[in-house]
Amino acid sequence: MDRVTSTQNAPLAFLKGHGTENDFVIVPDPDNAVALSPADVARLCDRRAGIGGDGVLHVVRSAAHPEAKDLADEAEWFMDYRNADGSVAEMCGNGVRVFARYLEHAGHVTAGEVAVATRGGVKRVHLDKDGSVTVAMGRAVLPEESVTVTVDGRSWSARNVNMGNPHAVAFVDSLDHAGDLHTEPPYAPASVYPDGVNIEFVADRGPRHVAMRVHERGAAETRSCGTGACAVAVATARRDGADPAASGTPVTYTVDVLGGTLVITEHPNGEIDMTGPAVIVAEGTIDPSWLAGPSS
Ligand SMILES: N[C@@H](CCC[C@H](N)C(=O)O)C(=O)O
Repeated sequence: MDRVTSTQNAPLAFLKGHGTENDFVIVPDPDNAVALSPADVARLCDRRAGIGGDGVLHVVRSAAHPEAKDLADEAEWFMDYRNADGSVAEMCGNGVRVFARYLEHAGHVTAGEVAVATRGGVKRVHLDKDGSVTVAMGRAVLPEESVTVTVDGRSWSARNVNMGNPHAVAFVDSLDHAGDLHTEPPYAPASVYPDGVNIEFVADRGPRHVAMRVHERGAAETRSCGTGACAVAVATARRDGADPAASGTPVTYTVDVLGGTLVITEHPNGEIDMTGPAVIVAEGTIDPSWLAGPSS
């Protein structure tokens, strides 16, 4: 099948969903027939002139996408994730829960296990009957070096954590110290993060319980970040002297985000499970003349 730009098409189906208020425009496109340009993505995610979202979940069969066709035997569906600014990301933890919820909503899978291909590898997702969704997120990589995060003239030493995508985790006394992240974006060194970075600010709430704010690469401050919550849980565990690989005991942290709560468990083999909600809130069609039209 020839691929066409979204702007040449008949009305384009979309849904809107969120996980702990990290919200997404979902574009079902099983045959990968729609070439969503970065400008199209930014337009869809525009909260005033578009639908609004922190990113786009482009839903494509793995066999139909050049970046995922080698994973088609393991995972029928590929999450082609785009940030709100149109950039591509390796993984989105909240997004993959919402992606699985969409597959269930569309009748492509039933409650239970579903494998989803991402640029960060295949993720196994469990859709629970109670409405929660658990994702096997894989292992965190924690390079030894610490990095410095700066925002509005204040600096903190931060932990570099890779969850398939890059994170810098800074511990702060109060989440307010991160300031207004929309007007004063935080900075972490490009020498460590040449492709940009997601930056988390973390404050303690109690035993194995923290709260975080996040400034996402490609989306500014969002109300939640699943990969970020995993990075935060692992960085906090190491700070607290908890290492499941050494103790042989799983470690669980509750991570409060602005849009809800995520529960993160790191197992002795390093594998990380993340549990949280995933909700479909609306569906409709996009007017192709709007998508093709002038930007204002
Ligand atoms: N919100 C996501 C992360 C989305 C990608 C991120 N902005 C990046 O560029 O790495 C999550 O829930 O993990």
